[in-house]
Amino acid sequence: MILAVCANPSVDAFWDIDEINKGTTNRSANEQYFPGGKGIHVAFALQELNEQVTALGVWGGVTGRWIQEECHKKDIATIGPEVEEWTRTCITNRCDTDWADTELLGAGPSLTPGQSNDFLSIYRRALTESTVKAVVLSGSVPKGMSQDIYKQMITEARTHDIPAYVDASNDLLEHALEANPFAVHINQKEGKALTGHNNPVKIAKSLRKQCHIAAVTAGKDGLYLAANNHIYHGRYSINKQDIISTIGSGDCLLAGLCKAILTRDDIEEWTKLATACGSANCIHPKLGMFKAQDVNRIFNQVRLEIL
Ligand SMILES: O=P(O)(O)OC[C@@]1(O)O[C@H](CO)[C@@H](O)[C@@H]1O
Repeated sequence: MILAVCANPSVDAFWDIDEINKGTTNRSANEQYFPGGKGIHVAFALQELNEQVTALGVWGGVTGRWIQEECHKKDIATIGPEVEEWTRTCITNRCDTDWADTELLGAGPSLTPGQSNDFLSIYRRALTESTVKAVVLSGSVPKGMSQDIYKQMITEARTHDIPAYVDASNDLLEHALEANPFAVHINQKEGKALTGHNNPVKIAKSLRKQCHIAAVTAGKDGLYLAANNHIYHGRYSINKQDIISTIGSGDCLLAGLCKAILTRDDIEEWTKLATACGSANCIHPKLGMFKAQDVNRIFNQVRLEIL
């Protein structure tokens, strides 16, 4: 089983708004709601790739229960503390012409020290009681949870010889890197904040010093994967009009990378599968989801370069 950790899940609301103006009423033409939060996307993506997944989260009130139910419908088991304060909502607006999604992110519930400890205890139990092939730690954490929680979780996973994959930013990421995780995915913007470099190759090389596999995504320019002593660049072009949303693409890419590393030996194939999963998400109408058949089709069309 793969443990997809989503401490701060979210109901992702997709609002169709052409324009937002301050100080006036803005109405959406349509809206749709999806189970979200980075780790939930990872869980759905891994399940679509035929992996058995458990999602560990903090589940808050009505919205938290709804996300758990959506996971169960897909045979994704859920574990983690249930709290009263509702799981957050994150709103994505299609409000610009160049399809660069704009997000309004909720903060999530505030946890007591007891609830935070419960989360960690449930994690530790999962590592000892189940056969966990990998843990994937994604996204922000609710208020009250320590910013070094991923560092603690990576260290814990290592004692069981379980590789940890991380996708985080700011303090969470910096602390996580202190524990030298197995693999890390960040986007170019997060990479610039972390390393001071804008060039994805430089970011990947710098990140690689603190992890085994460093994946840096640069939007349309694709994936730069640092592994061994090389940079593998995977790229797939999608027509602008075919892109529905890029929300969740980084999560799907990380899920693809995890699946590839667990099932294949060839780094070129890891790069192609990860790129294909991230790209397939952009053309799927459900946020943070893709169809395995799209992944298979795109896989053969990914352009690969070794730098
Ligand atoms: O606040 P976080 O956890 O960093 O990011 C949350 C989020 O932007 O990430 C996902 C897309 O990757 C969305 O489901 C969600 O809205």
